[in-house]
Amino acid sequence: MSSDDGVAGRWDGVDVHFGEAGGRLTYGSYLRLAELLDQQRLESDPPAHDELLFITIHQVYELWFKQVLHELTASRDAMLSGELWLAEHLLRRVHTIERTLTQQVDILETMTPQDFGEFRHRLSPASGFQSVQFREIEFLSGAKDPSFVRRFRGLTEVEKERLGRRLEEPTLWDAFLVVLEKAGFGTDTEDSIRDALRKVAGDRSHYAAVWELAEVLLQHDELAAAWRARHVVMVERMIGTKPGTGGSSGAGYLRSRLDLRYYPLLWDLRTTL
Ligand code: HEM
Ligand SMILES: N[C@@H](CC(=O)c1ccccc1NC=O)C(=O)O
Repeated sequence: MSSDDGVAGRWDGVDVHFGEAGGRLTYGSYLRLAELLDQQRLESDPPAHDELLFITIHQVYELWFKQVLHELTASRDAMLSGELWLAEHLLRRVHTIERTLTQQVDILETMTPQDFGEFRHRLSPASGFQSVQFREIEFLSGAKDPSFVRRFRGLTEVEKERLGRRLEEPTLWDAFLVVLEKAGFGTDTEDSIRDALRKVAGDRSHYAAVWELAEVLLQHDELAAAWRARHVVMVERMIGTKPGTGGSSGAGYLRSRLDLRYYPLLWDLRTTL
């Protein structure tokens, strides 16, 4: 038997090939590929060539949003339980996903406005505005805004429940305040938090883990801002100043969201350093 004939070894007296031990799990069954690859259904008829790209990009975004929520939730919980190294580790993973999400815009921008125009009229009133996981990430990060839940059209009960839960539970910022408290700082007023941040920044060898956490939170905030900026420029390239399919003014609405920051006190701190 040569080593490259595909036989991994013998099991119960029978030659077993790579990936066939027991003959149960396969690549496709493990990853549910039959289901996954059957979820790209075009609205255009006859099919517009670029609509598959448009659907694929959005589905990939939602898969990564799911992963980001998984990591941010665990990072928040790690801060609450005092495992600061784990909270930092998971946030660093989130950063790399967020960079990938912004870079994905390059792929969508290979679509021209004319080609988008072939199926755009079919999409209304659907819009990215209705992405529940996107809003969950904002809420969990610290930007809770119940008015988004009221403005959502066509939410399922399950989605309403998920957003409601995110509005109730502690945010990453709430968890960071618990970290500051455990480090001996008061956090009752905004001024006391500002004071705590200045002390942490001024004695990094003593507060190393807390300072690093503040930095990875700020990085998460910066990467979210970078996505918003990239998205609005892509929108201007695709539809100019047309109103959005979701019913907003379009680029004007998106520009009004560019100043959103999850952790304004971490940004203000810079001015005092
Ligand atoms: C051709 C590409 C795209 C165009 C022209 C576009 C356009 C728009 C417009 C006009 C809005 C404002 C809401 C409305 O429709 O009235 C919006 C919101 C949004 N879009 Fe897109 N979009 C594009 C691609 C994407 C992609 C790939 C994603 C990734 C998930 C995305 C996610 C979002 C989100 C999350 C919002 C809500 C933003 C907020 O409320 O701050 N969009 N988009
Ligand atoms: N709002 C976009 C359409 C769009 O991009 C879209 C439509 C349906 C589902 C997701 C979308 N992506 C982001 O808004 C537009 O006005 O052209």
